[in-house]
Amino acid sequence: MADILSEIRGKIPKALAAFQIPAYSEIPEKLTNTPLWVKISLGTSVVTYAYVRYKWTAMNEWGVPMLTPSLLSFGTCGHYATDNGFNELADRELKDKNRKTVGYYRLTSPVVLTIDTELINAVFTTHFSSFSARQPEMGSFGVGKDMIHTLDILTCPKQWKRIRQSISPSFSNVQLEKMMGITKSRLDVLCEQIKNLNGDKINVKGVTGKYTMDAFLAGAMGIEMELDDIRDFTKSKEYTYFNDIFNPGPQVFLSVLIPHFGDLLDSLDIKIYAGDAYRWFSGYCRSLLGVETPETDQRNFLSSFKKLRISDKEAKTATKGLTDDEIISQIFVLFAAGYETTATAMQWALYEICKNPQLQNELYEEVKNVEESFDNLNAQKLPLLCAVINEVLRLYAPSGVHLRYCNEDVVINGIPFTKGSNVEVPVDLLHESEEYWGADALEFRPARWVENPELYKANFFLPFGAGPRNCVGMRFANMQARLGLLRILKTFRLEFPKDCVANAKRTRLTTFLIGPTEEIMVSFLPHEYIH
Ligand code: HEM
Repeated sequence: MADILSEIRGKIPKALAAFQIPAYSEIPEKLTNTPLWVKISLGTSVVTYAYVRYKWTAMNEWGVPMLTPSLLSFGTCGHYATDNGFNELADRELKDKNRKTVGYYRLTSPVVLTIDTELINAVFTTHFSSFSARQPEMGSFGVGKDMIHTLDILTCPKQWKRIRQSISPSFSNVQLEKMMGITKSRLDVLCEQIKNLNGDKINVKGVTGKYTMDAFLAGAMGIEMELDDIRDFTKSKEYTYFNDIFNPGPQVFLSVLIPHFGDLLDSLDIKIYAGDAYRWFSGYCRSLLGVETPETDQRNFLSSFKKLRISDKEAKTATKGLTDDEIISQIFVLFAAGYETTATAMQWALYEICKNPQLQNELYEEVKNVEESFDNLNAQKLPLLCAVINEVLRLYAPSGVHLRYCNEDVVINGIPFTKGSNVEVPVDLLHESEEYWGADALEFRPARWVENPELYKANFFLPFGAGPRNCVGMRFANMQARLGLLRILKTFRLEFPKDCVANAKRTRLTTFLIGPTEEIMVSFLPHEYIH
């Protein structure tokens, strides 16, 4: 006991350790007469303060440079609450100070922020079993208990592995090729709707968003978005529901700040945001689960997941298979993770192409005679198109931070990570580092991928994350983006409207997704009318 006390004392700041409890007679009368509730509050505050200060010594011996935590910013949490806050922190503390790693406290949890590729590789891949989750258990964050099994938030390694192994085959080449048929037919509809605009300008995210959402809903669930006019996309219920879920407001942070708050909400069946979206989505999935589907049904994800159905009891020991609740959660996360990310990447690709007429001409020459078959959607057949997509994923990475949560004490590259600590990778900084990318790191230059076809394998290019828990939808996203851009560029010439100053910049939102600083408006002019 004495050892423990002296060890704790050693870690408590000097001023606090020197504090002596005064004799009762020395306490001023005013204080002894204070109401009990004030004494309890004061006492609790002092103990909490001492506890927090103690927790803030956890990384003292880790050998990484540290940020000084403060009570006002909950350790160092301010950057989570402001747009671009995370990037500003990374720039200030890593780039400007010319270092690759720094430590700070998220409330009282240790965080190592790093762009050190050796450390990233060790944490994400070599020591995956010690870092197999992204965050501690937080339930569904208050969106609704049907969503507690989504692959991205699962913390139990066994359940994650079973689900990941079960759904991965749905992203095989054979399955993706099957799904391409549906995607192509939704592209037919999309291009007709764009033609109906007669060259009028449109927000480009409205086009790419409509495409990725429609193709996903049709391919995965058999829902076809019915829109007469593509401009109505942002008024559609599917779009509105998605936005409700992804712009939850500050209440979502309650699950992050209060341990087990999310679990509590789920067990009481309380939803703190996007209730309508939740009911629509889970109601639709549940109804589809109850319907027999023929073998030929092409609703790919749902029908292949249904073939893997197991009971809750079987799930306790099985290494493959999905319970009904898990199926619903997976369809939800595939929709959520797949729609916005791919639409965002395509939006920036069209923006950069439109900005550079020479690039657009070269791309048109490349794509105009390429058939839309699965075998053609690769860098051998479409080198420049694939290069543009890679360059977009580098400079406009749809997901801005990679997270890992440590589930057991482990020493990696000399850092003694403790259970409950975290690793965060600021993707924009990693993708813009001159050390990794050269002096033209900030320049949008697709040619770098053509000059070096192996570059996409570099451990400093991580748009889809890294290791066994990387993006399960990577190949699906590439298929959708390549096919979508191939069709759009074959069919239309893109131009900015005359009244539009093309000066949009990337801004990183608090959700870690990116948005443009201003709407990107584009006119789509059919080649058949130009030539
Ligand atoms: C350009 C498009 C996309 C980008 C940039 C992207 C990026 C990412 C990233 C960075 C992660 C975290 C990886 C990590 O922590 O190491 C992730 C996870 C995930 N993504 Fe994607 N993604 C994209 C498209 C998709 C699509 C189309 C789907 C599904 C249809 C999808 C489904 C998922 C899922 C389910 C996870 C969680 C995986 C797990 O925890 O095992 N993503 N994605």
